[in-house]
Amino acid sequence: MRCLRSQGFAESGQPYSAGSGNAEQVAGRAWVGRSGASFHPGAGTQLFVVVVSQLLAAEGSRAAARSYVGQPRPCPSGVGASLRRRNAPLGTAKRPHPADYGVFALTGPSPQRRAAQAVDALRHGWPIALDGGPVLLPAETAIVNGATSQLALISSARAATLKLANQREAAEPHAPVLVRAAEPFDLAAARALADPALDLATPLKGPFRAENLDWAEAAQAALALARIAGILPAFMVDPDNAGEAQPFAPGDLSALSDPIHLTIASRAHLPVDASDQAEIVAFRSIDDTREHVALIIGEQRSDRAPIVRLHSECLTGDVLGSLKCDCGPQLDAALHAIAHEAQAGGWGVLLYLRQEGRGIGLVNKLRAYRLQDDGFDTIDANQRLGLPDEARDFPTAARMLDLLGVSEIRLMTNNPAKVSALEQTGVKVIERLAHQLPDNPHNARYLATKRDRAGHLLT
Ligand SMILES: Nc1nc2c(ncn2[C@@H]2O[C@H](COP(=O)(O)OP(=O)(O)OP(=O)(O)O)[C@@H](O)[C@H]2O)c(=O)[nH]1
Ligand SMILES: [Zn+2]
Repeated sequence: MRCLRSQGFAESGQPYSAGSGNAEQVAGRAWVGRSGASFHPGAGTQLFVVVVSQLLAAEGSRAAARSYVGQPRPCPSGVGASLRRRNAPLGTAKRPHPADYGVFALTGPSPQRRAAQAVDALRHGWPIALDGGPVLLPAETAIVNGATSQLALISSARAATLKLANQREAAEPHAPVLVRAAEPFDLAAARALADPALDLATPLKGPFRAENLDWAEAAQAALALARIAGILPAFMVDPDNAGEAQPFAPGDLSALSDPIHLTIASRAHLPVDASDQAEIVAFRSIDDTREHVALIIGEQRSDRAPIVRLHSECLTGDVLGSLKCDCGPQLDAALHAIAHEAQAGGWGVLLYLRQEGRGIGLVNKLRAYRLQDDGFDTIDANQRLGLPDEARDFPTAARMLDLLGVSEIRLMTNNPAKVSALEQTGVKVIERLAHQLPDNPHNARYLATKRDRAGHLLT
C-alpha cells in the first residue's frame, strides 16, 4: 500500500512550507501535498499531483508557483480506510504535462496580464497567438526544434535592406512586411532574415516575395511587442511545431505604455559624490518590471521650480565610461549642476529612466553599435535592425514628476523633442537649460548625427 497527502484535503496554512504536516518539494521518497488526511490508491500506483498556480499565488505561497510531482512513500498499516472509500482511485498518472497543466482561469485575463505574459513569452522564445492574426514565433529567441513556416514577418526597414521594399507601396519605415521564401523557413533561415549581423555570414538570402498583409494592425503590435521585449522584431508566421502560444490582442499594448500604475515604492537618504543632501526615490509599476529612480537634491519647495534632468539608462556610458556617447559626462554634470543649484537655495531632480538605448534595450543597442562599427550612424543602425530610433516613453517621466508633486520645471536638455513630449503630458517646462559637453574622437559623429538628423540643439 502506498499513500500520498492529498492536495484535495488541504487545510489552511502555507503550502510547501517546512515542518511536519506540510509538503516537501523533492523527488525520491518524498510526498507531496499539504497538511490533511491521506488517501490510498492501489499498490504501486504512481501519482502526480498538479498544483493550481493561481491558487498558490492567491494564498501567498512562498513556493514557486508551478506544478509539483509526487512520489509515493510507504504508508503505515491500517490508516486511511475511510478515506479510501471517499476517494476514487486516481488511476495511472501520465507525464510529462506542461507546467500549467490543470490550471484553468475562471475569467479571461486582463489586457495588462496578456501583455505582460506576451512579453515574457517572447523573451522565453514562446509563440504568441495574435487576436485577428496568426501565431507568431519569435525568430531570435525561439528554441523549438523543427519549426518551419511558409511566411515570416519583418519590419519595413529590414525589408528595405533585403531589397524587398520596392515590392510594396507603403513607405512607412516601421510598417511590417510579410515575406515568402521559395523554400519554407526553418529557424536558422528566419534568424538570418531577422539579424543584420548575419548578413555577411549568410549573404545569399531568398529569393523572397513580399505578400499582402491583411492583419497589419496586429502585425504592427507584434513588432512593437518584440521591441519592448528587447528582441529582434522578426517572426515566423503560423509555423508548424511552434508549441503552445500565448494569446495577445493589439489593444493590450496600451497597457504596457500607460504609466497609471506607477507608484513610489521606497525612498531613502542617499549621499552621492555631487551632494550628501540627496534623497533617492524608487518607482515601480505592476505593469512593468523596470524600476525607475529619482534623485532629489536640496530641499523641495513649491515657490521655486526645480532643475530637472531626464537621464535615460546607458549601461555602457553610465557604468563603463563608454566614449561612444555623451551619457556618462552628462549624468555627472547634471548631478553637479543640480547640487550647485541646491547650494544656492534651489533644488532639483534627476530622473533615471530605465529605457536603455532610447528604449530598444541593451542587446539591441549593442547590435546597433555593431552596425555602427560597419559605418552606419546611430539612426540608420536602429532602422536597419527594424527598430525605431526613438522609443522612449516620456509619459513615465511625467508621471514620476507628478508623484513627486512637481508640475513646473527647468529642463536640462539639448533635445527639443523631450521638451515637447513632457509638455504634451502636462508638465510645464518654464526654461530649457543647454546640457552640452565637450565631444571626443569617438562620439563626435554620434553628436553630429543627433544635431543634423535628430534636431538636437548642439553647436
Ligand atoms: N539605440 C541607441 N541608443 C543610444 C546610442 N547612444 C546612446 N544611446 C542611448 O541614448 C540614451 C541617451 O539619451 P539622453 O542623453 O538621455 O537624451 P538625448 O535624447 O540624447 O537628449 P539630451 O537630453 O540632450 O541628452 C540612452 O538610453 C543611451 O543608451 C546609440 O547609438 N543607439
Ligand atoms: Zn550612452
